[in-house]
Amino acid sequence: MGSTDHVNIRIKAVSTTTLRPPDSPVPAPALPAQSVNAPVFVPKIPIPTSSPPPVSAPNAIQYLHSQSSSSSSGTGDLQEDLTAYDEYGYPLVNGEPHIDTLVGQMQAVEVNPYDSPQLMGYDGPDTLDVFYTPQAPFVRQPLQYHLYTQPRPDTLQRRFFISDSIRDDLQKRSETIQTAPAPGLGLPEEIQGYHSLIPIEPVVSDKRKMGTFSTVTYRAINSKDGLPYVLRRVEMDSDDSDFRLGQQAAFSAIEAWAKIRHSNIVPVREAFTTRAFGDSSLVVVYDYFPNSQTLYEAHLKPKAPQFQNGRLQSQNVRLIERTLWSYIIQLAGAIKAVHDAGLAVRVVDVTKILVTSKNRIRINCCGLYDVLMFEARQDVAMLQHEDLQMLGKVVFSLGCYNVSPLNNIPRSLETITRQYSQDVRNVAVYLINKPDRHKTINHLIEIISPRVMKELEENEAELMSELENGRLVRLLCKFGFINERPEFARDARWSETGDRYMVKLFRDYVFHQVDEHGRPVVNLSHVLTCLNKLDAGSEEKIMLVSRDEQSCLVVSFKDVKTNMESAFNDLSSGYAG
Ligand SMILES: Nc1ncnc2c1ncn2[C@@H]1O[C@H](COP(=O)(O)OP(=O)(O)OP(=O)(O)O)[C@@H](O)[C@H]1O
Repeated sequence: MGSTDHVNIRIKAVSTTTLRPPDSPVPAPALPAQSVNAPVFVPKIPIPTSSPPPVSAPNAIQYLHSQSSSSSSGTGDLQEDLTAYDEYGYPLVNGEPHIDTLVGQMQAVEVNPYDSPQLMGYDGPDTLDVFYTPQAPFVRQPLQYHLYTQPRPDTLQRRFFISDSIRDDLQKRSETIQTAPAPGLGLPEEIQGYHSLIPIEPVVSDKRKMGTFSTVTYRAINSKDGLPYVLRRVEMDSDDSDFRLGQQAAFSAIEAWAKIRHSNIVPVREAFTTRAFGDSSLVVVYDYFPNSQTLYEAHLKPKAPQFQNGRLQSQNVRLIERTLWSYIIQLAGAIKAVHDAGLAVRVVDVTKILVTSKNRIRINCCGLYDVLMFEARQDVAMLQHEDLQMLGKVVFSLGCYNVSPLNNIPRSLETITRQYSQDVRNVAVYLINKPDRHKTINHLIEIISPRVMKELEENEAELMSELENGRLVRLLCKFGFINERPEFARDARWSETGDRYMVKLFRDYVFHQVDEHGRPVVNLSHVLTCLNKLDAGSEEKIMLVSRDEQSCLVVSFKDVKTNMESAFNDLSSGYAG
């Protein structure tokens, strides 16, 4: 794939500017002017010009390419293209730009250029074309996550690196966090130190949520720490809010919530009232967990059936027992933390529990009811009993695949008994039973304790890989500190003698080996093996060869380790030559 191929591919995108209507805005050229003289790119693959097929990943490229080809056939089409070109183009849901839809679309057009043999190399249509078509809702280049890291030897993967799916997931989340707000959203520029507001979900104006209150969620950046947060805004009638929220005591619960830190609770940061939205709103600030879904969205929302093996099949799958137990344990842990703090959760509901990563859930919207229902002053013990009953409903919902499982309890029980073990049934029944003196969160945890131990064992494996590669990064840092220090460049005592010389040659041995044809050997297994033996101080001997190949040293990994430690100690104690 020569460099001219690159030019050919991109030239399609910029050549259309010659047909631009005189007063249209011109997108900044992607290439220097001289590239425009490069030969016109002619794709080798025949391109269909009929009406576009649905955008499934492999088809997307062909379809989008055909759009781009036909757009050069006349200025009319092109004008449409340019009018539709909006570098901040956010997808609209109910007329509102919507961050999660945007990110979803970004992921939808992510196409792995190497997946299809037809698309190998740069001769095929260019995925970048997507940004120059009228359909393109944004111009950012989709990231090819699989290209971020080199393939690793399979045998080493489990020990030293987190799995590719987790890495992909983390990269996508980080990308969501970086999404910039679109101009023209009509949102306040800044509220109480939060800026760059973007609605997280479509704003449905006529829907009442959180009981009788209407809530809208935004992602916003905090000016002090630069981190993203969720602002959950509750629109209130002016009289209502003045009356209810005028009392500072209504916010005291938020202070108590802000102190609770639990891995299964979305942390509450603060709450305030504002008129910045043109009305009287209460805003509660929570930590932001990019790309999370509610339990309802993840497991209960009906999914459109899809063709599989030639048959239309339902995409809704029953939650496996292991995951159901994991959820029960996490929720029980969260509720215990809240009850121990003398509070009640008040919203244990499938639409208010977030799945923030694989099988990790967190209770959301905590504290909101405490402010909104401040005057009701309900008995905490009673509210805590209700938490357990609400947890029971969640278990039934997930187990029966039904958002209202308690409308027909005998039938729901029958489903649970058929699908899950007796233990699940017992816990579900215990939770929805009427409150009694013994029914507390501590008692529930006693009942499920054997399952808790099992869950704990499973969580540690992934962490081990991080422990291992963290250890090796520390060794690499020491190499970095010791070798090639510019201030000692002329000091032969530093790099060409004793301890440091051996470390320098060892570094060559690990990273700079060449094969019999003089080609660099790039072998991650060799590097990891050497670093591990070095870390362990192995007695195994290796031969280090000087760069001029005139001398060699036979040393053990243990010798190198000792010398490296000594050189590093020299540095940290302020060696100055
Ligand atoms: N703290 C958060 N971090 C990241 N995303 C969040 C957070 N809180 C909510 N969201 C996102 O906002 C979306 C809407 O949340 P919300 O609590 O309003 O749920 P909902 O399904 O719309 O419930 P309701 O039926 O009450 O509207 C969720 O899908 C979730 O992805």
